[in-house]
Amino acid sequence: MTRSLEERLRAVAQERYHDRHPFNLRMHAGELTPAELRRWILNRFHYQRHIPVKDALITAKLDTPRLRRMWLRRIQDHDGAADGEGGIERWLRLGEAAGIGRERLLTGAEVLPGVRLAVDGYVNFCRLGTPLEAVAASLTELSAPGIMRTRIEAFEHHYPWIEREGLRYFRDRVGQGSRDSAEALDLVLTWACTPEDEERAVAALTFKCDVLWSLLDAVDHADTKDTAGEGI
Ligand SMILES: O=C(O)c1cc(C(=O)O)c2c(n1)C(=O)C(=O)c1cc(C(=O)O)[nH]c1-2
Repeated sequence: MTRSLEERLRAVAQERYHDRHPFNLRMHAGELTPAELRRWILNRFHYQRHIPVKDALITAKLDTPRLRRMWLRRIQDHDGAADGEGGIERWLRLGEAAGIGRERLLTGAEVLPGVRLAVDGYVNFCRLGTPLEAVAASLTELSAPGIMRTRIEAFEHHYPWIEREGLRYFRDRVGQGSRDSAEALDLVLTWACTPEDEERAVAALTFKCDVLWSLLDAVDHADTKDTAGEGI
């Protein structure tokens, strides 16, 4: 029996998700050094700050007020409604809770080349792709709430030197990720009308899994240098 598009998308989002990446496995098992964890926080900030940029590119492709409102909310989740609010601010606070000054995150000077390429790849994919492909690529979020829960537990248990308040970002993403992925899945299933559309949706999600995987490859393989004694 052929599998439905929803089953295929859920299988990709599960089987190719970065929760199986060796770096995440080490993170969840409590095996990362403080320097490695700080390197991840610093490099992942590059991904976080580009999410609203790619969501703005997607919003520009949507042709009804209802759809644009839906996507604008994602931008606001990250950028907040005012200074000092939103996901990007919460990620900066995560950095501070782990001993990284916000200036170091904001300059981006220490972002690894492979991370820049992975993030550019995702932003450009959404810039150049169809709405179906761009929205399908966001469906890694089907698996994001699970990894957030695992991460919160791992941080609380294994990395007590990170102040608890810094984990707010992950807590808020559990609900946001569930809502975002349900909305995106609904759109993809509505828009994918032909077998070719279905293949493009699956390929887009596969590509996005590869983006997240390559980002972690870069972080995993970087030399740990204790820059300025701050542990990156
Ligand atoms: O930490 C993670 O493992 C993780 C994964 C993903 C994802 O699966 O794409 C996102 C996030 N976090 C995240 O914080 C986030 O805001 C986000 C937005 C998107 C997207 O593609 O629109 N994915 C993710």
